[in-house]
Amino acid sequence: MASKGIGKCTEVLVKRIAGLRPAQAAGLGSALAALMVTLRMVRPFLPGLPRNFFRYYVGRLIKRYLRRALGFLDPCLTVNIGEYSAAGDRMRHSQVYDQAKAYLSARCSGQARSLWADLASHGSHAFVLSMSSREEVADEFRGATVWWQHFNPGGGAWEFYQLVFHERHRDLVVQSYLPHVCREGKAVMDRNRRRRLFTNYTGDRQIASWTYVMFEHPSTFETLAMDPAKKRSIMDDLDAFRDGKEYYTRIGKAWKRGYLLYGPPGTGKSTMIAAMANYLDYDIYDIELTSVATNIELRHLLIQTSGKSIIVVEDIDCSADLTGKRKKPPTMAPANSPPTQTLANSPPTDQKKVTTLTLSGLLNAVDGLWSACEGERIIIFTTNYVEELDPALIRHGRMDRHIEMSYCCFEAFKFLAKNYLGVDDHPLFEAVKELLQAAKITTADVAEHLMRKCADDNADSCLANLLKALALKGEAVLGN
Ligand SMILES: Nc1ncnc2c1ncn2[C@@H]1O[C@H](COP(=O)(O)OP(=O)(O)OP(=O)(O)O)[C@@H](O)[C@H]1O
Repeated sequence: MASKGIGKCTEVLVKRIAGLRPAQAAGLGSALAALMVTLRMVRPFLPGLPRNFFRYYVGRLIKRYLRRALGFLDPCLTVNIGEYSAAGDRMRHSQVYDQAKAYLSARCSGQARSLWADLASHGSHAFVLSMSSREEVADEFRGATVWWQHFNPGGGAWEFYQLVFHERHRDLVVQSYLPHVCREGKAVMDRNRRRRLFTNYTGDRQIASWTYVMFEHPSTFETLAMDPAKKRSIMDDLDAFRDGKEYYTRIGKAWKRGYLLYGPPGTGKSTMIAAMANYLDYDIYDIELTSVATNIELRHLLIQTSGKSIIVVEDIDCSADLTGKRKKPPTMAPANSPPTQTLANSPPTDQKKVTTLTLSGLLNAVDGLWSACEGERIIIFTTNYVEELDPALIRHGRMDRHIEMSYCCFEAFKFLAKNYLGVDDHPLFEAVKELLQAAKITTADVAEHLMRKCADDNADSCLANLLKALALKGEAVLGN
């Protein structure tokens, strides 16, 4: 039994080392197996040797040294794909590693005997299997056989895959096989994608970075109350963007689009962002600008974002002094004044190191060279006071589309009534329509009144409550 296993192992090893055709490799494998059997037979005559000497030590010896011993004959090349790769003076997670892992999990995990299991996506019952450390699997590509092995040296955090192939397949592997692995792996990743909501934070090492949670907001365009024509046009716009890779390349523009969502609090700006992310199946990067100390930090954060993402700066008007009208270059701060965060129009000077995040820094971040990073990105600013914003920040080309989220209109109300109460029509609708025109009420307020809060609540009582609220609001508006 053991000699059979050793024979098989040797056959695989020889195949791998010599790059022989299967029949030749099988022959050589059999010869080596015969050698092992012979050695096993003579073992009783060598009593000094430990019991598992042949099975363990000789097997290991062959595995480890045969290839080295036959180095001059060894036609195999290896490519290592590490979990991290160098990016300047930092290490960053390697996309190729992730893609190779996804590719192997889909393609080759059937051969591996020891696997890791993970959920395909949050809340799903499907599992993704990936190879454990030291597992080896073979793959075929256009008639060539390659071998993959996974390593986790010392059980540490840094793992890598090793790809072994015959040197005559060098061009095939480099030019076709590896791109094929990345392409297929990316497709698998896209299928298994878990959407994430990132927020920026400054860790112990004072380097701005992202942390995330799974994004599970239930808002969709189906549940978003707004004028249907406006909603349709936003969805069309998003469709055109998502499918516009070739178009953007042809016209020489980075594949990104800016949206400015403006309107009073509670009119659905955040809800709209969630609906967009769900519609496009993109991640969200929610930047808290007040935690970003410098332009460099902002750029560093943006460069770390991945494609298929929505980068959001919410309530940009609330970011302290960040969005005021273009200012004259600031004067030098008193020597002992505390660091403040300002977004002035001029870059920071040496004397005024406290001026760290500038308007020009933000503008560069929005449409600077970083935006040429791979993949598509949507940038969204939200504000309650659009008139407060610097025109440079929201000009077309930066914020390509300005979307007003205004007070609840009758169309939006009807939508909410259907959604919350399940009614398409009701005798009180006419009264609601009349009062809505006078009362400036947010969609959030209307939604609140239409929500059933106890078992006795029904369409009649909810609509009656809404009417009362509308009457009060209307009086208040008229009173002003
Ligand atoms: N257009 C809408 N469609 C459906 N629900 C809405 C809509 N607008 C608001 N709501 C409801 O009101 C709540 C608050 O809305 P949301 O947070 O999106 O408003 P906002 O405009 O982002 O407010 P703020 O400016 O204060 O951040 C949401 O949780 C949602 O339930």
